Amino acid sequence: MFITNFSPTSEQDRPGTAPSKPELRRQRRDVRRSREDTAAGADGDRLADVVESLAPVRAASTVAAFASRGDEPSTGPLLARWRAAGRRVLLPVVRPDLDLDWAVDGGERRTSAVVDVPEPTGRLLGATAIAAAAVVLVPALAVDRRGTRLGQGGGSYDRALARTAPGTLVVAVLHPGELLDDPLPREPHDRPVHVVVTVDGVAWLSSPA
Ligand SMILES: Nc1nc2c(c(=O)[nH]1)N(C=O)[C@@H](CNc1ccc(C(=O)N[C@@H](CCC(=O)O)C(=O)O)cc1)CN2
Ligand SMILES: Nc1ncnc2c1ncn2[C@@H]1O[C@H](COP(=O)(O)OP(=O)(O)OP(=O)(O)O)[C@@H](O)[C@H]1O
Repeated sequence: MFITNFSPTSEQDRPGTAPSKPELRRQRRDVRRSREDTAAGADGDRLADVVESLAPVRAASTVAAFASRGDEPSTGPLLARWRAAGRRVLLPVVRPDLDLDWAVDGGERRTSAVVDVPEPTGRLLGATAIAAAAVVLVPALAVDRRGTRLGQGGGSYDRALARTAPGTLVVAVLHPGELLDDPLPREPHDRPVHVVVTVDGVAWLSSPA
């Protein structure tokens, strides 16, 4: 006999309702895992070209970005260019509560003590340091056409983006195919993304306030 499962029915099991955020994360992580990245090195350089095609990026004196891990679009070449150019780049350092601290990118990395992502080794500047950035590059599993972002689920960027200065441009870095036509679930704390970049180019979704 089957053991009855009394947990709430997942939205996936109810036809006609949109999938929940956890279900969408599972789907998007599965798609990422099955990606065949044959030219990852070249992709990082193409992605850097796309990001630098954005005028607000070229104009920013401080930008916030992230050090990618294997399954994410590669930000390594972009960060290397910015270091070579002497640009001030802030990278996140995850706190135990998954809120984000920030450090200037000096090129060195270590794995976060909290989650499996690379982090900078420099001095911690505090959670409000992100307010100095005119542009913030954010990781995401997917973004919809309204700029709603599906992140890793820790609420790290929801909290961090609430501390940005007015007019800050938020740019999500995605693999091709991760800008979705179907709307993602949006909650009051979700901060919209203004631009999506992939190796294939730029999609402007809205302007910063
Ligand atoms: N490269 C990178 N750095 C980043 C993020 C990111 O998404 N990518 N973050 C974005 O907020 C913050 C760190 N927060 C993160 C939270 C969870 C996971 C994570 O690995 N999640 C697991 C699933 C965990 C689970 O459900 O058990 C996974 O991806 O498989 C990664 C980063 C800041 N730094
Ligand atoms: N400003 C906030 N302060 C505290 N908790 C928050 C805040 N914003 C969101 N959260 C919580 O964080 C959790 C995850 O939020 P959400 O699903 O939006 O994460 P996400 O944006 O996908 O993840 P991430 O930003 O880490 O990539 C939720 O439980 C949410 O209530």
